[in-house]
Amino acid sequence: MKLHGVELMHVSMPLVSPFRTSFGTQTTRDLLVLRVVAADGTEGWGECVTMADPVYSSEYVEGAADVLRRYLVPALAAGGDVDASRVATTLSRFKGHRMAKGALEMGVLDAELRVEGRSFARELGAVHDTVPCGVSVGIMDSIPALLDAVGGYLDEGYVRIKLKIEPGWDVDPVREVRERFGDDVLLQVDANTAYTLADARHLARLDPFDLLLIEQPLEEEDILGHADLARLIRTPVCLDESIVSAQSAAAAIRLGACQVVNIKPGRVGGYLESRRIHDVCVANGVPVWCGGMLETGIGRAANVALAALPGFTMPGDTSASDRYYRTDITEPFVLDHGTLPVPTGPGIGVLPDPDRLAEVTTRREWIPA
Ligand SMILES: CSCC[C@@H](NC(=O)CCC(=O)O)C(=O)O
Ligand SMILES: [Mg+2]
Repeated sequence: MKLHGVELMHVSMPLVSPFRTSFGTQTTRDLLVLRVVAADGTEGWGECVTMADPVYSSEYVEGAADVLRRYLVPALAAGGDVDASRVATTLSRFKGHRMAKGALEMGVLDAELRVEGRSFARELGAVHDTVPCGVSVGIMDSIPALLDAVGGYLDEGYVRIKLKIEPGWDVDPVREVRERFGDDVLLQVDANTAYTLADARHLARLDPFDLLLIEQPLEEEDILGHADLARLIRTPVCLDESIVSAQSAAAAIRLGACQVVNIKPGRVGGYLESRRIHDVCVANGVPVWCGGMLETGIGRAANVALAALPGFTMPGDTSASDRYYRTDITEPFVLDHGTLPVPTGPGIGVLPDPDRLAEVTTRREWIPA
């Protein structure tokens, strides 16, 4: 398709409650929504999941807007006809910026599929019509507050609980959740790189609680450290921040650094690379699940389609819209007996509500092709 231009919308969405992780507390989600416009007027939607500050990864909202404006959109426009399967190659001369690249590829792919009348689910190879949903629970001010939150999510029907942990908030909350809700609840933890290999003996104290996994205990570049840790604890190690491509997934698996992989389309440069990572993991017998970046309904729709691929055998952080937002910018995703429906419409299968999008848009910028 011929590119006419890309509109960047800086979106700021208040969270229904503060979300605390080992790297900070969020009360608002600032992100970029992309409207990719083809010369024939076709539109495609993408979501850039960078955070406001470079604290989850090196990317951040203003940086993503800058690299899209100065490098990525011009490069795509200069390449003549744009084809979603070629976006990553066209942009490969620019290093990193995977969330910005992934958002642009997503918008191009959405536009293409809307014209073809094909859904993301069909394009990616989904085999399910619904996906089971887990939920991510932040670090809380107290154990009672945590138990209330977990109990509420279980009552809503979530099939898996993920607890954020950090030094000083790990073994006790896990033990208390186990004692209150029993051994049958699917339970996992996410450290967001908060520990070092020196904490191995301490992390082994989580072994008796039969966790599904411990997510990204060490810093993202410490692949060998995760391989060493995996030999020192029984809880399966899952990588998130460390896995940025199919190549890095293959290396981590070969080195024994992970037994499970969290696939986040933004972190790895898009949904097409996500499918490649899925294929590498399936070929190696490594289960995957779909991670989350507090996406609006735009990214959530695409994530649910991805989570319906055959290798996604563990519940992901594909929660309902109201886990984070009082009002989503698309029709809300509503949990139904612990599952979300896979969108079947063309492209991502959803559209933002123009009025709602306008309400939460703080800045718009048109980048002409
Ligand atoms: C602001 S924290 C974003 C990254 C975090 N994401 C979640 O915990 C799930 C968020 C979601 O439900 O979208 C992770 O490291 O997995
Ligand atoms: Mg994580």
